[in-house]
Amino acid sequence: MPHQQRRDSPSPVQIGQSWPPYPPAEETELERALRLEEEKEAKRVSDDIDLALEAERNELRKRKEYIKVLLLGQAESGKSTILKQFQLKYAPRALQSESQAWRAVIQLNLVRTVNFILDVIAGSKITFEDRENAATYSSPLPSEGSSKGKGADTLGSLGTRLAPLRRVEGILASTLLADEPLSRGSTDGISPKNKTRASEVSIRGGSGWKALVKRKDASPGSAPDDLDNARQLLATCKDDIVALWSNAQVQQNLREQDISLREQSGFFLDDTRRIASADYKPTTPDILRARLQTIGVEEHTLVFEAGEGQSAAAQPGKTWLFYDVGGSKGQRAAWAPYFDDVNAMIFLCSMAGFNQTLSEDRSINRLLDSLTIWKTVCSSKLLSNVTFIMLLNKCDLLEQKLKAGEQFARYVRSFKEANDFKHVSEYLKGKFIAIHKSQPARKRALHVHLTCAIDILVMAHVIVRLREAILVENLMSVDLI
Ligand SMILES: Nc1nc2c(ncn2[C@@H]2O[C@H](COP(=O)(O)OP(=O)(O)OP(=O)(O)O)[C@@H](O)[C@H]2O)c(=O)[nH]1
Ligand SMILES: [Mg+2]
Repeated sequence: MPHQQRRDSPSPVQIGQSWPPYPPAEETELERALRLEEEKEAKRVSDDIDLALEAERNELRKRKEYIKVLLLGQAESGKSTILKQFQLKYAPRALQSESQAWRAVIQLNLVRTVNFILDVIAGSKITFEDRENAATYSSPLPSEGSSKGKGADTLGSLGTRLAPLRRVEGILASTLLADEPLSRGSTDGISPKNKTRASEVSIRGGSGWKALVKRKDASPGSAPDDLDNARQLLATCKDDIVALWSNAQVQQNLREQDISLREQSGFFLDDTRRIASADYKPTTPDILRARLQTIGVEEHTLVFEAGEGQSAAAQPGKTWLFYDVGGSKGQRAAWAPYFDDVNAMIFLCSMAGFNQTLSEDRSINRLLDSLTIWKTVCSSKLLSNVTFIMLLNKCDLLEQKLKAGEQFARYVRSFKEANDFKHVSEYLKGKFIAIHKSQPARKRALHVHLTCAIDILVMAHVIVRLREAILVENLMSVDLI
């Protein structure tokens, strides 16, 4: 048997023109085997590239058929909450399947608020000794732990027993944030004395955090991991959290520093017993109230589901794409690239922002900031042909503030009407409509709604109307409406 197999040399003109290339002259068996292996691998890579390109072409084709909705507005105006309301109305099963992910966010909201209170106490003038001696708290419900059940707790001992919540915060945050560094929000670096709110829980758009939490969450029967341990730890702390929150010294301290935690997003301290339990399952209102700051742009696919309460007009199987942007000042540069490829834009303004400043810039009034962004959005040529929707949100908080005696005219000098919800909301609506009318695309229809994005019943009707407006104006599947 010849050791080497020889082949005829190819003519020069054929080299490099055919695939697979002609074998070189004087090729040994071994070289041939290696060459064939390399050719096989090169073919596999080439086929993979073809498949990826085909998938990309299909995706682009599909995207052209999707309705695309851009959610705009300053931070905490309620954009992500409106997206949840769309899911609740048209893809409730998908929202339900995200419940575990929201559980981690809600528990993190709770734990960060507790740790914030501990920071406030640590930074206040009360010394540890004062806390031990003066701030005695009689617990109405004695805790189950070893040092508890004596009927009397001090802030000092509560602080010591709640110290493990720092670790719980770290574990819950790393569950959400994958490999990203732990985000502690814009208040970091400020001494606890100057802080007025707990750090934000933030997530980067496109990080796939929901799927990540689902994966990390222990599947039934598997060995307990860090997350399970953190949840157990939280459950054992729940009586102490309740004790801390109902402590008169803590309340006075917060009041003295002008900190109103109940007014802040992601406030869950009134529901501690339920939320800190080991078997806690988030309710829909919990999910709507959860606070998760969006960073960058989160692209969300909503596939309309068939089911109870959904008529054929809901078009089961249809897909809409939502672009949910981060609203803080540093995030706004990322908005523009999305302007030229959307069918509808939903702008949110928190009406309760009239007496607040931006978290990221304390010199800017929130209402003024909203009006400024609105003007920019209205004047954008790229958006001149898209459906324009304006949601004047947080009706509930506006009403509460006005009823509590906060004077709207103190912040908006041109307002001369009665200081009640009806007059203030009409004034704001008029302002936003006037700005829209003053821009070149003034003929574009503008749909304005007063909303409370966490109200399930009322929002169900609003969401139906928004969807109809978007469909009608984009002349898509009009026959199905
Ligand atoms: N009381 C009340 N809370 C609301 C309302 N709308 C939204 N929220 C809450 O306000 C907080 C902020 O809402 P988000 O939807 O996260 O705000 P966002 O506009 O997405 O904010 P960024 O992601 O930072 O741009 C959340 O905790 C919501 O539950 C409302 O109408 N009333
Ligand atoms: Mg958001």
